[in-house]
Amino acid sequence: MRQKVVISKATIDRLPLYFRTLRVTKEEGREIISSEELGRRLGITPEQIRKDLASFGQFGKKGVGYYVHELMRNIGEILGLDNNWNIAVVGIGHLGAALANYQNFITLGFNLMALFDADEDVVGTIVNKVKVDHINDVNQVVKERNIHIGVIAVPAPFAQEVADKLVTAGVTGIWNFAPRKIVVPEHICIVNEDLSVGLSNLSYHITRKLL
Ligand SMILES: NC(=O)c1ccc[n+]([C@@H]2O[C@H](COP(=O)([O-])OP(=O)(O)OC[C@H]3O[C@@H](n4cnc5c(N)ncnc54)[C@H](O)[C@@H]3O)[C@@H](O)[C@H]2O)c1
Repeated sequence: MRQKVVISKATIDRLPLYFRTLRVTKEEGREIISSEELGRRLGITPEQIRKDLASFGQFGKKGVGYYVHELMRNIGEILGLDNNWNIAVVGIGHLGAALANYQNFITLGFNLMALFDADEDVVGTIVNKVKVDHINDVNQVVKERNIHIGVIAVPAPFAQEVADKLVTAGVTGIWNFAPRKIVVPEHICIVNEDLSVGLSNLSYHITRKLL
């Protein structure tokens, strides 16, 4: 029986950073990059980069470096970015509208396919060329537009009921921004996002620098 390799969350969290830096490198017209240079650009040690990548297989050539295009393709496959994911945002307030307007999702292969809100003043408006539907229509719209990922940007008290609706409608992944623990069935993937974690992290490092 094949053994399941457990990859740490920290390693998985670094992969999108590698991917982004490789994309910039590719745009600069470079074909090869060393782990040293990748590390310099990211503030990560080359040893860490080699170790992270080695968890997934053999990449790059000793003494040469990584072929930028190839490594981007490999990391993209690991992250599932070679799929085209259809996403829907629920709660088109301050955060939801900002997420819906974020153009970079498309370059990563995420297609903004639907928007939902419960407020009649918001329903029917257009954000980033997508019409906002009423949350009561989530079942039909998710099925019709083959939505895979639901983004929750509603106030915390409504987050669980919105998650339940998205799951019933058929999404397989939830990106939750509401500061509330959401319970989902085991077959659903959920990632909770909290920008204050990054800010607190920054505060920690500034404080230590000032000591
Ligand atoms: N994770 C983070 O770092 C982070 C950052 C900012 C905001 N947030 C969270 O994101 C959420 C949205 O914040 P905001 O500032 O955009 O709020 P907002 O009040 O501007 O927008 C919320 C929107 O959700 C809609 N809504 C409410 N109940 C709904 C329901 N049951 N179904 C569909 N839509 C519904 C409202 O009509 C409104 O348009 C909050 O939970 C907030 O705490 C998280």
